[in-house]
Amino acid sequence: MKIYNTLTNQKETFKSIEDGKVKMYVCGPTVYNYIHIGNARPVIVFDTIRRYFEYKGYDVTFVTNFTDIDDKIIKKANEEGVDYKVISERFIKEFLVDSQGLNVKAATHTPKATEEVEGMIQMIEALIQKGYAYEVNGSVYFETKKYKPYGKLSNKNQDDLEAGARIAVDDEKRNPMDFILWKPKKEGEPAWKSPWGEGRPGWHIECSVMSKKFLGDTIDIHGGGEDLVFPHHENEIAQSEAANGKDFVKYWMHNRFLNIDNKKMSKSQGNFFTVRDVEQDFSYADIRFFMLSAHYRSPINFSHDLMQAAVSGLERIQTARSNLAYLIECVSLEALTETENQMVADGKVKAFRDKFEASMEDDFNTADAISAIFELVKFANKNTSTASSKAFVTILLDEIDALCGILGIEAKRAETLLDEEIDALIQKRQDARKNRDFALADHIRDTLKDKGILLEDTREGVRWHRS
Ligand SMILES: Nc1ncnc2c1ncn2[C@@H]1O[C@H](COP(=O)(O)OP(=O)(O)OP(=O)(O)O)[C@@H](O)[C@H]1O
Ligand SMILES: [Zn+2]
Repeated sequence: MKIYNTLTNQKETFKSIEDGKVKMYVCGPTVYNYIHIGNARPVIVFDTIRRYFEYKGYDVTFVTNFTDIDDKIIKKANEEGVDYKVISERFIKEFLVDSQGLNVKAATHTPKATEEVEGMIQMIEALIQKGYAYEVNGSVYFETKKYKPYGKLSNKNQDDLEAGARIAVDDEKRNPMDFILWKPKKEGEPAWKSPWGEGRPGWHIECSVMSKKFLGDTIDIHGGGEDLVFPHHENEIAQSEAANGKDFVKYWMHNRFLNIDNKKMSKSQGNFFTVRDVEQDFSYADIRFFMLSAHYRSPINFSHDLMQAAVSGLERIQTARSNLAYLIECVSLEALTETENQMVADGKVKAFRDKFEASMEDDFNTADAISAIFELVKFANKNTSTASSKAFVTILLDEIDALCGILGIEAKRAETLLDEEIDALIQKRQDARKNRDFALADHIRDTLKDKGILLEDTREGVRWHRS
């Protein structure tokens, strides 16, 4: 399997640190808003990469964090006159609703920065003790000059960086490129006790610490969007390698941007659509399909027309699938015919999976993997009829489901339910729960999920939405 490694700027053959195991860390969202469709790209891409490793038999430990303390969260909390935790908890929940809808598998661990402050203090202490960090007036900075390989991920040279950076007259930093590890408390802001007084950690130290805690000093894969290469990931490397004395990450993977009018979709630029907005017009399944129809290292443009094209593509697969499911019900022949047998023996069916795998093994080229599914669909349409055998149609249907399943694509068209039918089923589930018939309650929830209806239990009752 080949992976493009940002650290070496080339595709490399993947070899896991431990046989059969993959340790992955993906930088998670800062939770102060709904995620936009650009933020959904790394979420979907790295979930798909994880799924492919699992398909290949690897045991994957997947960690993604929540940055639940940050200036933007505090700002939003102040605007609403609530505690910062009200904001972070609200948007963690909303993030999980979107992830579930996008068919993203639950991570093995989802640490929150505010619950890991102790570990951050310990790593900062170790960095000071080893001479990589210094304290000034309650702030602690990492001294980039002390870590010689600084710049190795982003191919930046320390001298060029210094020349480009300015240092303010009143700045406490020794060098312009030094970055903050610990910030002193500001009036009215949440703070934690530390050896340097009350304060809170900087953003970069969070990931170094959470990755170490759940995955150890050296991990296989660290992922995120391309904007995180510098400074975030460069700083993570400096912190982790300086503190632990070991290589931090074997393969650095970065998705390119999702653009709108050829500009990065971004919260701060205001040129964004939330996943929740887009899901109103399309569906979560359409969004996932759209995202995977491009290779993660190609920029992707977002527009209504391009989304519509993705919808048509997904429909093509879903229609073929439901035709096959229908055929299985009505064909009379059970066993493979001679021609079908020959096609299977000649590897005509397997060829699509081979192409699919070859594409995925070439740096997770989901665009080509989806082409392989389209070719399989075309083959199925061409080679099946009411004269086919049940066995042959089943092989093709299972193959479509299997390949779509690896990518987390919804091959099965969700049957639409009327709002009243959904409400009635939800009521039935509530009654079942009241009667402590949890098996029935779960069954109803699963039935609704199969039909594309996701439930969310809130204090105000059950909310539902279509996936
Ligand atoms: N347009 C985009 N395309 C692909 N990935 C993106 C895009 N925007 C952000 N990301 C990724 O989403 C994750 C969360 O990013 P972040 O919260 O900084 O979003 P943002 O919209 O860039 O916010 P801001 O504009 O306020 O910096 C990161 O992995 C980031 O690289
Ligand atoms: Zn990070």
